[in-house]
Amino acid sequence: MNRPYVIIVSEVSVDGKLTLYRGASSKELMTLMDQEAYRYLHEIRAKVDGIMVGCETVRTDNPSLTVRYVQGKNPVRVIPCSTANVPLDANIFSKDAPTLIVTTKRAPEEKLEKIRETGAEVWVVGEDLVDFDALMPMLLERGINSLMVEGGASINWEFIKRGFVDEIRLIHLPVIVGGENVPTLVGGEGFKKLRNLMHLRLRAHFKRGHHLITEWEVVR
Ligand SMILES: NC(=O)C1=CN([C@@H]2O[C@H](COP(=O)(O)OP(=O)(O)OC[C@H]3O[C@@H](n4cnc5c(N)ncnc54)[C@H](OP(=O)(O)O)[C@@H]3O)[C@@H](O)[C@H]2O)C=CC1
Ligand SMILES: Nc1nc(O)c(N)c(N[C@@H]2O[C@H](COP(=O)(O)O)[C@@H](O)[C@H]2O)n1
Repeated sequence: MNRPYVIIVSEVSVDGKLTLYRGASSKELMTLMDQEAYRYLHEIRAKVDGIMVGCETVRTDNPSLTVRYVQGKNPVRVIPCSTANVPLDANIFSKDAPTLIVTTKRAPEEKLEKIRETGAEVWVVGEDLVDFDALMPMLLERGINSLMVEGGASINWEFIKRGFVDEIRLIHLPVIVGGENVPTLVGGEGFKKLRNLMHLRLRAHFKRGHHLITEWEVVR
């Protein structure tokens, strides 16, 4: 598959959670990250061409997805959003970085027009849900050779189930969140069968500030 190099980067609790409860912004958990961990996250952002979060994360976290904490260029923000149901005053529409909203034929044209007026690009890729198989070569064509996927759980699954992931880098929080329906690193329907699991090789583990960082390579 002709696609960018993909790195999933997330902050996870010891019990693998991405946030405090379903629907909660992960920014509360982020307050437990120290400056060194933020610098680690932003160092990666500064190195990639594109950065992606799912639309639910935009609605929940209102992330900026820009490079701060270190010097570096802002990556292109790529937001898959099937019906373009994203607030027009969201931080992702700031002028700090280019933004690409990837939507489907279900999105109302008048909303797409309003999004274009913010200066964001709009691509229609797919009928019902964003077609990631078609999107990958298009991102490469647009010069996005490396893509950082920062969640959430559903988008992480979309990449993992298709085998479109090269690395997973985790910032570990020394806390237990608990809760049986709290989003974890990977959501979706799951592999269910032993023979289908994604296998990883631990490439590095180290501390950044008070945080354990683990870096995993996907084993083909
Ligand atoms: N700790 C961390 O590092 C991070 C935590 N989070 C947390 O994760 C949670 C959000 O995760 P989650 O709820 O899984 O949502 P996601 O952020 O993964 O977004 C999922 C949404 O993406 C849209 N989408 C577009 N195309 C597709 C497709 N082909 N397949 C599936 N979805 C598609 C859908 O919204 P639509 O129907 O509008 O198209 C879908 O509901 C939040 O609580 C957030 O705070 C998020 C990022 C990082
Ligand atoms: N909570 C959290 N931890 C991480 O390690 C992450 N990679 C993310 N990713 C996304 O980044 C948003 C915060 O980015 P800004 O500071 O707004 O630029 C966060 O809300 C997640 O959407 N999150």
